[in-house]
Amino acid sequence: MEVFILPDEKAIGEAIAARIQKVFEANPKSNLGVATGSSPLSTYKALIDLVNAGKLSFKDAHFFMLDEYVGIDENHPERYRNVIMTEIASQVDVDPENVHGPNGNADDLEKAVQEYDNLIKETGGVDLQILGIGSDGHIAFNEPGGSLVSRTHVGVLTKQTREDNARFFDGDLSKVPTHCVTQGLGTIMDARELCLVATGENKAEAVAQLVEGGISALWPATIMQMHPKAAIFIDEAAASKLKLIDYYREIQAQS
Ligand SMILES: N[C@@H]1[C@@H](O)[C@H](O)[C@@H](COP(=O)(O)O)O[C@@H]1O
Repeated sequence: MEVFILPDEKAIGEAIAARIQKVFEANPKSNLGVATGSSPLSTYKALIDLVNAGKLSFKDAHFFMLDEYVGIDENHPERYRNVIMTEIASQVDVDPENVHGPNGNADDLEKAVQEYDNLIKETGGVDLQILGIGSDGHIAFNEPGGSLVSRTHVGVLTKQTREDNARFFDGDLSKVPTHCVTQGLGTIMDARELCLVATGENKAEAVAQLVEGGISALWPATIMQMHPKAAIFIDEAAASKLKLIDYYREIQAQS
């Protein structure tokens, strides 16, 4: 796994946006995997700047979301579809019809998650997936203890994740949904390239496990060690528990 330790969120956003630009230069019909949370926001800002400058276009792209809450009001600002529309999709030239996500409000959730997994495959797969990481090492909403090869599925959120996300629901834990629909780790691993962002000290343990820990359902993100093209973009605080940090810096200096 490539490790890039960068000074701040702006530098991280620009580095990932540059990778995405390369992917779209090679094939303008690429598919981008988008994530929610605060981690990808600087990447979205950098992408919007590139599109506005005429250096990147998503007009032939499909966007695939990672996950969604179950049963959240369609107009709730924290509904992940609304977050993705606000933070990136509505500010670039992607066709809103080409912004896809698992439907957490479907009558038949089991059918909906399978259809979503199939849709990703039928559309050619995800070329580059942007990822954040939870403080407990989850990616998308794949919580600890789950299958490392799962497909898109209905999941139960842990108390820790609900507490972490309560800040988006007036700090009120009782307002945070209890269930989610999420791409599985197997689905995420099918993406041709993974770029994960983590900043801040509360991600340091999850980052250390992700890069240097044993592959384990306890830290779901560790499955990324098995991906042939995975990179993580982190700040000094998130890097602070890495044992081989000097080595990563050396490699980075030579790249
Ligand atoms: N489902 C999302 C994840 O995709 C995201 O990675 C995580 C971290 O969010 P943040 O980047 O705000 O720390 O939050 C949620 O749980």
